[in-house]
Amino acid sequence: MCLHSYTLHTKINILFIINPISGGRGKLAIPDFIDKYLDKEKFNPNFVFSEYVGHAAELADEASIKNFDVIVAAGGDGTINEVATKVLKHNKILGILPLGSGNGLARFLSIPKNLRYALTIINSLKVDQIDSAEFNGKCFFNLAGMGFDAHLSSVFSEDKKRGLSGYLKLGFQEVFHYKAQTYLLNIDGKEYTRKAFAISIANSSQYGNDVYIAPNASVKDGLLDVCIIKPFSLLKLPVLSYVMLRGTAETSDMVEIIKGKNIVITREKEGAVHVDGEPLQMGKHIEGLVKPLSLNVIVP
Ligand SMILES: Nc1ncnc2c1ncn2[C@@H]1O[C@H](COP(=O)(O)OP(=O)(O)OP(=O)(O)O)[C@@H](O)[C@H]1O
Repeated sequence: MCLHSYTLHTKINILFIINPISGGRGKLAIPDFIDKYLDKEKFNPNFVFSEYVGHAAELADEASIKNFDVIVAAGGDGTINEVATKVLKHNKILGILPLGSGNGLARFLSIPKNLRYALTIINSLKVDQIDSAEFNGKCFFNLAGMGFDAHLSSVFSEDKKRGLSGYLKLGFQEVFHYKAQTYLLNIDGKEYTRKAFAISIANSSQYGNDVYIAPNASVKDGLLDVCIIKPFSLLKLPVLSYVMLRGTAETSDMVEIIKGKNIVITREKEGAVHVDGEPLQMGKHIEGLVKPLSLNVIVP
């Protein structure tokens, strides 16, 4: 493990990229709040709001090329994905202010939703390295997946309402119509054929909101957890929800988890996938891999 606490001679340029729509709450007051609690002996703060999908990535890329050493994703896992992809590319340092709906990676890293506490973590500037991963060349840091998860992300992205309640409502509507597919998986050279309701490739352990799909996954182990949710009768939906909330999916007969580094999945047809909850379209053939301890991130 490589954990640094930086000793400073000059102030660090830090950029906060704030997603105004993540988590479904207004963010206009956020820059003033950050300015009040950020350690200005250490940091020289700048703020910018993302204006559209992909804008946070453009802003982070630009900031990395300019003189910013720390770039903070103020939003959920989708915002972290955009910012961290560029932080990784330029070998800068990622900060996280969890302002999303689910905040899966922030929860895994024990970064609290309470902004004031989250800022004390940024002020402490303890930097650790975590694994990142790729799905057909697209970076992800928390979870990627296909099947029902991906279908739901795709429908949710077109819905006007954000936040947890909107997501759950849509989930209940969609689960009644969704049909399981057959997947051919190759995990580190070993082949498996599985019919699945959803397949998640987990770098961290949870979707967000403490819903654990891969309770034993770690962003420090150099492995991905391939989580196969088997087809199930809707009568068993409460059982599946229960095991995920209890963090016991590994022991449930509804979920199979296989750990690996290189994952190739061939599915019945092309269509929706998600990377960190954001929907994308990909072909039938998907390749996943892990890049051990590749991302610098500020941790508690
Ligand atoms: N100004 C904007 N208008 C519309 N969409 C935006 C804007 N800025 C960023 N986005 C997009 O908002 C999406 C959702 O962001 P994010 O994932 O951070 O929030 P969330 O879905 O509420 O949280 P979580 O992923 O933790 O559940 C991302 O795809 C991002 O590209």
